[in-house]
Amino acid sequence: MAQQAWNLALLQMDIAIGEPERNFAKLERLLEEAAAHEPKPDVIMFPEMWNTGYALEQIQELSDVNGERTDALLSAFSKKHGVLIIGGSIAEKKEGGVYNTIYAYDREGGRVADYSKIHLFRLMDEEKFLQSGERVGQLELDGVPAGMMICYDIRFPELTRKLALGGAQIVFVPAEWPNPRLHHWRTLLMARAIENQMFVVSCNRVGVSGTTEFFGHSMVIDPWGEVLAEGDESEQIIRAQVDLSTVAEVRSRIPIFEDRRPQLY
Ligand SMILES: O=C(O)CCC(=O)C(=O)O
Repeated sequence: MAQQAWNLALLQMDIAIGEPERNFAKLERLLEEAAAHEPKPDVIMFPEMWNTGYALEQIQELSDVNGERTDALLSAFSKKHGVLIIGGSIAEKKEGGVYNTIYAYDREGGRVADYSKIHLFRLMDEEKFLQSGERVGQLELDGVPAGMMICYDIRFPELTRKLALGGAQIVFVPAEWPNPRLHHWRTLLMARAIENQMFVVSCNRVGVSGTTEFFGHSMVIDPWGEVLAEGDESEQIIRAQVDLSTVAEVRSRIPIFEDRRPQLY
């Protein structure tokens, strides 16, 4: 039977642009810190493109070839600590180019899913340097149907709805969402949670990269739209517990999935 409650740990970290060595070292330190905490986390996640930041001009040289280095680290860590991992996203080099990809792990170190960002963000020139993924990020963790999206993806309500219709009860969103669009970030994440009656869990980076500032405000939002936890603008680990039975409770209280009329729209 699927576990009903999870302790979450969101590693809201700064990222050194173009410096994978420093970013790997920092992530390893934060992972150990998160795992040492009581109660132990069931799920750990971290931000978008944590290995390189937006070093797009050098992304061919800096990205992780076939994600091998990332996979070795995250697989071993999830096995050692018996923890589920939503591995932020990395710049991942594959045949055909560089992708912005999340790797997800079960508690035994098995990679259960990956998802490459399908909406590339033209305001940051992503489409000039990255390839877009071609499928949605549906997965199961501990037997719980879940979903993954990345940053800009939250502007596309159809994508979250598709994950919800596919059964997702919780959606994970690694991001590098910059200033000054904090109200977009908070509003869109809350709307995705309320309209799909699911948990939305986001992990944004902090710090400054060139002229771009990142404000953190990683969030855990329940299916009623309540914010269970929210980061400030500093590097920190944000913790929250989610009770997954809330999804069924909210969906039976206001049965939008029964009342929707897709034949009309
Ligand atoms: O949609 C936005 O305002 C920010 C998106 C973004 O920064 C990204 O997808 O990397």
